[in-house]
Amino acid sequence: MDDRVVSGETTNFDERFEQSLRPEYLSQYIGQEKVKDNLSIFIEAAKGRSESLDHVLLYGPPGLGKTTLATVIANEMNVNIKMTSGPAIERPGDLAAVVSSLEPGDVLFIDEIHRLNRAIEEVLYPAMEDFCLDIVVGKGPTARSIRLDLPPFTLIGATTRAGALSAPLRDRFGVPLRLEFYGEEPLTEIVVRSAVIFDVTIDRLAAIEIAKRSRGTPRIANRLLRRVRDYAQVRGDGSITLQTSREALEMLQVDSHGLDHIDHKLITGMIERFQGGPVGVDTIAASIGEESVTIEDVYEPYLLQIGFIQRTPRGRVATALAYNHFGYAVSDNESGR
Ligand SMILES: Nc1ncnc2c1ncn2[C@@H]1O[C@H](COP(=O)(O)OP(=O)(O)OP(=O)(O)O)[C@@H](O)[C@H]1O
Ligand SMILES: [Mg+2]
Repeated sequence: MDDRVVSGETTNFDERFEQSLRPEYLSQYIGQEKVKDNLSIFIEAAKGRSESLDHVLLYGPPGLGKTTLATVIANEMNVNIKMTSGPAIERPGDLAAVVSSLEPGDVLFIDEIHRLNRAIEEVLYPAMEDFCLDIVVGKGPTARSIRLDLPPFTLIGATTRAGALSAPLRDRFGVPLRLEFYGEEPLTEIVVRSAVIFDVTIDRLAAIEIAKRSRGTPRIANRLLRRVRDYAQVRGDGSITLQTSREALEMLQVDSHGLDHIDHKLITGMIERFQGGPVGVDTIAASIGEESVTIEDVYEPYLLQIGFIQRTPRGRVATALAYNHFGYAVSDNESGR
């Protein structure tokens, strides 16, 4: 699935570039105005009181800038950031090792925080609330619990599935922030900014074209830009025009809505085999050979956002927009959606 050019998920190849493209401060972080407004107030207030920032939960689909925002927050607070992830913390000792290395005010970033196991969560609660760790040392009759005081720190958790977080954990984040898909304008700005960093000239219209096909996702916009840049270099004079960007995107088989063969398979499958639905997500998953969670986390959010599918209590439904886009008559569907 990761050979998809429009997948929001990261690849090793992306990571080589992402570091250089990451904004460092809020002023360089494009879009997400509501999130930035909220954050800048909390950051200023915390700094004014010389306190650590409240714990922050960042959630939203892959590639929207959660990791980037975590580093931006640490930079704005002028503190260090330690990065780890839910699956990397297997035992309470692993957590103790990271938190005990924190300096006052530091940010601890836990990516994929929904994948923390319960035992670790239990240790995390007092760390978040009272900045202390209760850990058990020794085994059997000599086992005892020792309390470790921690400096005040900010936990930033990131997840693509806020719903999978346990309620007690979710409640301990003072600042839950949901990242939204980006509109065409901020995405165009991101493309232009990245082109400057890549040192390639790009026409405004070409940047808009790339933005339109990026599924509201900066990671995809940057990836498409790199592919278009290659095309422009080999087939043109290196600068990116509307025409070269269109040709390159055609070649990559990314359509005008940023949809590719997998979206095509998913939606035409719903239309042809299930009369447009309602059909359960597990059934859709089985029919295209994907896992249900991948559909829910990766493919579906954007299709819901652009109104191609709808969620109903009885399952997913393909809408008239989807029928039209893929060239089906809406009247093919008896319920006339
Ligand atoms: N607001 C933004 N302005 C400019 N560039 C951005 C912005 N948000 C994200 N990016 C770019 O998109 C890339 C992906 O962002 P990031 O890695 O932070 O996403 P993520 O939400 O953490 O994804 P995942 O869920 O896969 O961890 C970054 O390299 C960054 O360059
Ligand atoms: Mg990330």
